[in-house]
Amino acid sequence: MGVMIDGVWHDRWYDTAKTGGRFEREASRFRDRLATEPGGEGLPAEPGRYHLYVSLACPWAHRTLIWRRLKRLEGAISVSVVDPRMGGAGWTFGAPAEAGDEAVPFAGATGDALFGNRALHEVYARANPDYSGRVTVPVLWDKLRGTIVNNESAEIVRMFDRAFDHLAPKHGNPGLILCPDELRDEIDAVNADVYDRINNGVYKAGFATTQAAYEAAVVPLFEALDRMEARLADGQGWLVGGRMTEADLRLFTTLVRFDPVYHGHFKCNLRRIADYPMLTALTARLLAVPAIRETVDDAHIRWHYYWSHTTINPTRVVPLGPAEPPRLDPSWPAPALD
Ligand SMILES: N[C@@H](CCC(=O)N[C@@H](CS)C(=O)NCC(=O)O)C(=O)O
Repeated sequence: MGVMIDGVWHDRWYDTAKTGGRFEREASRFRDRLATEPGGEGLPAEPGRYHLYVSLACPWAHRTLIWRRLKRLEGAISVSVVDPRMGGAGWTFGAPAEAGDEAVPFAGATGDALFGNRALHEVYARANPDYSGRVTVPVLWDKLRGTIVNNESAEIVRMFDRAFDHLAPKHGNPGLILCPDELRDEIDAVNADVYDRINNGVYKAGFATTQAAYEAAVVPLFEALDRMEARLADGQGWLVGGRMTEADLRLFTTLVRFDPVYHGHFKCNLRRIADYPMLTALTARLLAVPAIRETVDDAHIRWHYYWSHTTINPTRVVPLGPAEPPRLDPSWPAPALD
């Protein structure tokens, strides 16, 4: 875990001393856009031109992998997967030095397919040799210009929702728009609540270094989960518009990590997702879609958090539970995918 200052990597944990023990997430720095229609404003959506750097453990990067599958972009956008164990060099493409005798490649990690770099911070340095800021996944890389287009998952998935659709049926899936115009305001409102109190709320609870900061995160987190549970209980089982949208998928990447990791490691233990029937049904229903299930990697998820955050778990022992995956309620129909 670390940060880049003027293009140089520094191994350092988040500094919560200056914020009263609170974890404050830094805003993403690369914010260019792909045009969401041919000739529109932004970089052209060309197959083969863009590359994703992701971690299978990371809930934010996970969003981009789900969109890549559901929007049928596998042939258009290549991917490199980092090792889930994040040590002093940050995200790396092989086993981190601290893995010692266990320094074997982690199944599912790919290496840096573009440059053969050892660490993700080298990719950021290629994009901007003077870069200062955190080195995070996901990264959308432009092979043509040799730089990062965007490293903010919320923006990347909005681009993927439409940018390649003019290339269908080879690439793109115009039949499945995850943020349709008529639902956008409601999706944005749900996303804002889910982002602050749930997606980022688990991190605020887990990385808090004072009791007050922890409680100020964990109570609103469960209030928001209660709100989402109530929202799903309208007979349709989706958050917005009676159909699967961006809002469900953005909640999903946190739900699927919650009982295995956030409940224990981040002390988000007022309840489990298994205690919420509707949130469990949503998770199971999405996991039943092969294109979504195949983006979920339990080993990367568990190993990343429990191994990497030694301020929270100094032994690096990775727990095995929970034993049961979320149960599918057969009465819920599968989402329409095109
Ligand atoms: N706002 C960003 C957040 C990305 C992010 O924080 N990713 C985490 C992994 S879950 C990361 O790379 N952290 C490394 C660090 O903060 O040093 C997004 O949604 O894309």
